[in-house]
Amino acid sequence: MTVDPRPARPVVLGQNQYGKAENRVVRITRDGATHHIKDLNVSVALSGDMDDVHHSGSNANVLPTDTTKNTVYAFAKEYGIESAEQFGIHLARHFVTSQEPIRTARIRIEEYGWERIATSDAGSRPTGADEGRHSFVRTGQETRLTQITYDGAAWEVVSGLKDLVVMNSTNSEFWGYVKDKYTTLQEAHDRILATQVAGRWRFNWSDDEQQMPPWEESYEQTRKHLLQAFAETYSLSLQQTLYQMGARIIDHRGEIDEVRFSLPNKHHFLVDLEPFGLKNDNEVYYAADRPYGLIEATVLREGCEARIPVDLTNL
Ligand SMILES: O=c1[nH]c(=O)c2[nH]c(=O)[nH]c2[nH]1
Repeated sequence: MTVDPRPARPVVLGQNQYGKAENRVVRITRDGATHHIKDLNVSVALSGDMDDVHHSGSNANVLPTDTTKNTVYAFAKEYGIESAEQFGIHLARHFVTSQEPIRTARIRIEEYGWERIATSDAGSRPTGADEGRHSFVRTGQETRLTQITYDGAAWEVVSGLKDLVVMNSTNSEFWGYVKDKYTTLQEAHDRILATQVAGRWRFNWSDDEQQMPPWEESYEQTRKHLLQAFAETYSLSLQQTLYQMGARIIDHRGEIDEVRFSLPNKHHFLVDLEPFGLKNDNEVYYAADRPYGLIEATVLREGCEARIPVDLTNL
């Protein structure tokens, strides 16, 4: 008989659970040129017969959290995501019925909504045209901003927005870049392009004697042009898309002389489902939050001066 050398402790294990939190899964369903998005943040918490792992470190009853993550991505491929509820029920049932020590599964899901971006001549185009069918704006997110400066003589008005999240589920490539000994990135000929737009635009109105721009209409139209340029640009880089967004505003809005954007490249990585015998045909993505590429530039009306600060957080 072995004697436990540790003194008895007046300690008991209380409620416990474990699992992988915040699995960011994006499922694209391609119905011809029309794409549908489900974008979820899935947290798995399992509990059951887990005394041993806490007391002795025996992992005999422990399904790894890494496996719970893989299950989320594999189920997204195999069964699709009809609704967050259906997906969560399916996952919970799987964990509880497939592993004897697991008695309870709690699946928490946040779902991010996406709306289609209306393109420039939507409505006049025959149905079936592909524009607008793969371009989305995340619902209920952005904040409109303005800064007014007056020194007793001249006015400067810089307006803009932040946290406007947009995605193209196709029509984006990235290849032909410089490669050095540290480059591992694979060239992409069909990738997701997503960003969270922070933009500022400076009005050329500076004197209250002149007529003021129609501020409300100006904001709505500028936002519309920005979104349409994002949706309609076949992108070879986020830099190119940024320039198109700025140029389109300068082209259409005579009251604006300068636009600056700060665009984080919200990377979406294809999940490798081969280990589970599944083919990922550009359907299941891992939405990474960091690190992210950060693409920033100013677009100006020719002959105008750049006055918007480089760092938009200083505005
Ligand atoms: O649109 C992009 N621009 C880049 O400069 C870049 N760099 C990178 O790794 N991916 C991308 N994507």
